[in-house]
Amino acid sequence: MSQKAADIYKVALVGNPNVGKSVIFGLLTGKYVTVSNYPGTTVEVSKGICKGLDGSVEIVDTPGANSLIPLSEDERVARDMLLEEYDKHIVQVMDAKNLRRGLLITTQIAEMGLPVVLVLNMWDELLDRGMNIDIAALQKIVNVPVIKAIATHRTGVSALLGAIPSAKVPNLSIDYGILIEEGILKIEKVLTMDARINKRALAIMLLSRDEALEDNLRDKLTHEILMEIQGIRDDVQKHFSNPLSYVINIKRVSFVDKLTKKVSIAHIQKKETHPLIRGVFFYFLVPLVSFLVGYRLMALLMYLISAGFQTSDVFSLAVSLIAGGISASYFSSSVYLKNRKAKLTVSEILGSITMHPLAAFPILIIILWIVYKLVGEFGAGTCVDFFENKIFGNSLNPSGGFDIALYIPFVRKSYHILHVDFQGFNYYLGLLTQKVISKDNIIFELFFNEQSGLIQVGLTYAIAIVFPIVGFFFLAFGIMEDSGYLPRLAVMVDKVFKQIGLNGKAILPMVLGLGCDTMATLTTRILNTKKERIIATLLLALAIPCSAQLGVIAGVLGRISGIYFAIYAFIICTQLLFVGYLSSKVLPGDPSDFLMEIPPFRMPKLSNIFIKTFYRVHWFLKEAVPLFMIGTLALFIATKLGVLSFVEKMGAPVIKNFLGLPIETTHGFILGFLRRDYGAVSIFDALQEKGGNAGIDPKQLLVSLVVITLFIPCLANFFVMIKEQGTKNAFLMFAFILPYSILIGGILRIILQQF
Ligand SMILES: Nc1nc2c(ncn2[C@@H]2O[C@H](COP(=O)(O)OP(=O)(O)OP(=O)(O)O)[C@@H](O)[C@H]2O)c(=O)[nH]1
Ligand SMILES: [Mg+2]
Repeated sequence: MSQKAADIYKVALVGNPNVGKSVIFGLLTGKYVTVSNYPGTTVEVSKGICKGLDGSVEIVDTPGANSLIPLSEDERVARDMLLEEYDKHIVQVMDAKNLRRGLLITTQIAEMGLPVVLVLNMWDELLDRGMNIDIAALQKIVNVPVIKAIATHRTGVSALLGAIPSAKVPNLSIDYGILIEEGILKIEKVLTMDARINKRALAIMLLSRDEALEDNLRDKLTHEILMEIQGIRDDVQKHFSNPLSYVINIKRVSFVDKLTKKVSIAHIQKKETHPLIRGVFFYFLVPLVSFLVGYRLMALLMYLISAGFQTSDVFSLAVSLIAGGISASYFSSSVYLKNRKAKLTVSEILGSITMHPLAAFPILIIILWIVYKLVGEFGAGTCVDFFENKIFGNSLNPSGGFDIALYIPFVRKSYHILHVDFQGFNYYLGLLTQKVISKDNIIFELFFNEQSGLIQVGLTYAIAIVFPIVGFFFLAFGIMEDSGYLPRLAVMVDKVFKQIGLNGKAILPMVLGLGCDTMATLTTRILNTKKERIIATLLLALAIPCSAQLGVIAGVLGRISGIYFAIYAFIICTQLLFVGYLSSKVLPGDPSDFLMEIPPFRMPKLSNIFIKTFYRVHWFLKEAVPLFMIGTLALFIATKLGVLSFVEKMGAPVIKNFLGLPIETTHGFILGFLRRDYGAVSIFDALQEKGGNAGIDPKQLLVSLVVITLFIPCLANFFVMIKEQGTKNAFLMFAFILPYSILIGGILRIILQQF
């Protein structure tokens, strides 16, 4: 392609959700954007320059859309881009296994009159399922280049690059029947403005009552014309009992069905799992896991019962063993029988078990347990201890030595040889600085002060505590995403979420919120209605503690007693449900239906998970570390200027009299707005100091942690709330959350006083 030709156009990647657009974008541009096995991964447009073409073609990745008549905000992004930008070649990526769904969009592109290349991606999965497509026949009918691809294996990319310049408008046109066609013609006539796409497409969208498009046209067309369009639509509608959008869609679907039939080839051999893996799965793994789950659940039940009644240990053991046996035989035989009939592969069986009404719940518990072990125990425990005490240490007191052997399995005996008396970076930096300036100098304090030093507190805290926790959380989240477990979880929680004005789709931002609320607030865009987005944003800010905070809270409360952590979790969950329920009743708007396609269960690709975790952690550090620093600096300045004691005095009546907390915790609460987790640690330290030898008062700790959790997570989250929901809504949420969190804390204090 000549330089001149390359200069004049852009290429937009469009297609259904979860079909591999972002993988292809990465291959074409060398830029990484998030790739996951669930619909709705991409919520914003990403741009990059294509490497293979002569360096001047811009490639745009868009959020997936099932129709170019959009339902949710992310679907709108792709459509609006096609409506508004000139000179665009389209690459439509489809899931080859689901050609029908892809062609529905192709017919809309044809109506718009835009040139396109079709990519039938996931060709590997098509063949694995014993399906095939006659590419030559499809190409002949549609009359545009059709490329088969396996993006994850980099297959088909060069063919795609070669085909882009010969993109054409698809040769597909649907006859919607005389009544609708007349309506289309009439609307086409009144559309007087310049349009970048065919007016026929606009007319069909307007007949389908595309409200977003009407909003767009409001400043391009006069009020009279818009009313005329409305009149034409009402006239046509009179002839149908169903809404016009439905009638139009049915015509489209039947057109595409016929086309799909013409190009689908009869089934070939379906790929099967290796007999050895099958054997291990059916005769060992399923029985073992189902035995353990049955046994454990019954043992827990017996433990609870034995608190009330005296039961002997032998009896409990026998009952638990029997429960394990029943569970093993029930699940093993049902999994085996189901498979014998349907000849499913192991990953298909795993995918269906995760949605089985009986098995789904224990599986969720097993997964949560694994995540807890990885994030809570290994990340927040071992790794944080290692970084905080051994690497960073304390600038004034020696940290106790760097014992590398403790972190290498099987070599504990070599302790004496490997033990290095390393006191932590902060210690040496502190010593070094003291050579130049005295410990009482303000500069020394600014960096190494134990309560608010930039290095001693800000940097150490961000990197030694938050970084390992968040890193391991993103790793675990990546595995859940890429295996396809999250959409299955969405189906499970749908009923409960309906009660709080959301639907199953909202599980994605909610779980992501347990990692980082700020990032999760951005993904609320996948939700269909404004009401749902507001509720999700509010609940994220109010009741979803992020991993950094959860790690800190689980650590401090767990150290005191597991019961307190259980009460904490109970209060936060009930607040989530209660405020969700209330806002679903108070806020105007309708709930949307839950339509989510369940992607296949896949073995996650490790390289993608590591890359994704790397990018997320990178983003997190870039956003969080400066905030930690600003927070620490603000605290330092406030302490020096005496502002803190002023605010403490102002807050005293609430903190002291209403919440029953020592006044020293106030600066923890102030810090809490910069980062909730940061505040939690500070409050813990204040309470510990106050408690002295008598130790910390667990009731006070619980009250303060509940208040700080319910409070807005951090400054960054608040900025994103403003960005997503507008200043007014963000401040309204703030105005609700602040007094509400204090109110709940006060009520909790009164209840706790009774015990
Ligand atoms: N087996 C197989 N998997 C693929 C292929 N291409 C992509 N995937 C996987 O499909 C999933 C979705 O890929 P993405 O690139 O995030 O899809 P997307 O179209 O950008 O999705 P949205 O942004 O949600 O619209 C990921 O788990 C990929 O690893 C392929 O050719 N074969
Ligand atoms: Mg994407």
